[in-house]
Amino acid sequence: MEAAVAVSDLVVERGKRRVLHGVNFSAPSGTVIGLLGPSGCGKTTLMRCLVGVQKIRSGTVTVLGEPAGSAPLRRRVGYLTQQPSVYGDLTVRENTRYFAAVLGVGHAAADQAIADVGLATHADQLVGALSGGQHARASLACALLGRPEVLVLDEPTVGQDPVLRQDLWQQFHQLAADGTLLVVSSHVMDEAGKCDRLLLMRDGRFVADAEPAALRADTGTDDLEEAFLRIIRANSEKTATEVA
Ligand SMILES: Nc1ncnc2c1ncn2[C@@H]1O[C@H](COP(=O)(O)OP(=O)(O)OP(=O)(O)O)[C@@H](O)[C@H]1O
Repeated sequence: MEAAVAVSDLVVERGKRRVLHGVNFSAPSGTVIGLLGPSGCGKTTLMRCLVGVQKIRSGTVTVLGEPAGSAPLRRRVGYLTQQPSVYGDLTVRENTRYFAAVLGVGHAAADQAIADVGLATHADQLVGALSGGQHARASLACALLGRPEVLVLDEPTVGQDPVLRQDLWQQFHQLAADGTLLVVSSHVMDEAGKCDRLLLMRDGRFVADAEPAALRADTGTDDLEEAFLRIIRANSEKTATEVA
């Protein structure tokens, strides 16, 4: 099966620093990939590469068989950034209808996206007057428009209460069941277990690429946060042995 995304030997420099050091991974459609790791490890940078908005030093990033960011992908890839990406002086409905028009999808799709993120009761409220979590969901509604085949979601559940987080995760799984590839970043480890596969990043490199169950088995702990720490410790010891 052709990979929905394929990243090969990806090197990125930002400012004068190398922030991705030759990253490789590929993923098929219909999966939820969790991108986890500490703040500053390179998650957003990798996501920007998938969407094609990041200058890369070397390597290749292919999405749905096309170079990342190329014109044919514009309607096929959805991106939720960490920064608000909707207009504060428009209502939720006006925002989604505006982006729906840009994508060439109708009002029904806009209303559906609002309902999908649980904002139907706030559809006619100005985005600037929403709470932080509601604001983030308005951005998510716009990313969902047009049912993209690849959805890149940078911290989509930040600021959401547990009930909403659960609803959003249910939706992510439904989208995957319908064939979407979702790449979801988080530094909340309790969300890691909800992903089909985890990419654990540290300092611009993957330190693990496994299903949650395999990660638990390999590290001998049920707690994914502890599993991550054990992998980091094992890697540090390996590096120390190699240097010695
Ligand atoms: N505009 C920029 N110019 C220069 N360096 C940057 C820029 N944006 C990010 N960086 C650096 O690139 C590295 C990776 O940042 P990135 O935003 O990808 O991390 P992250 O894992 O997404 O972090 P967080 O979880 O805090 O969002 C960091 O060292 C960061 O300081």
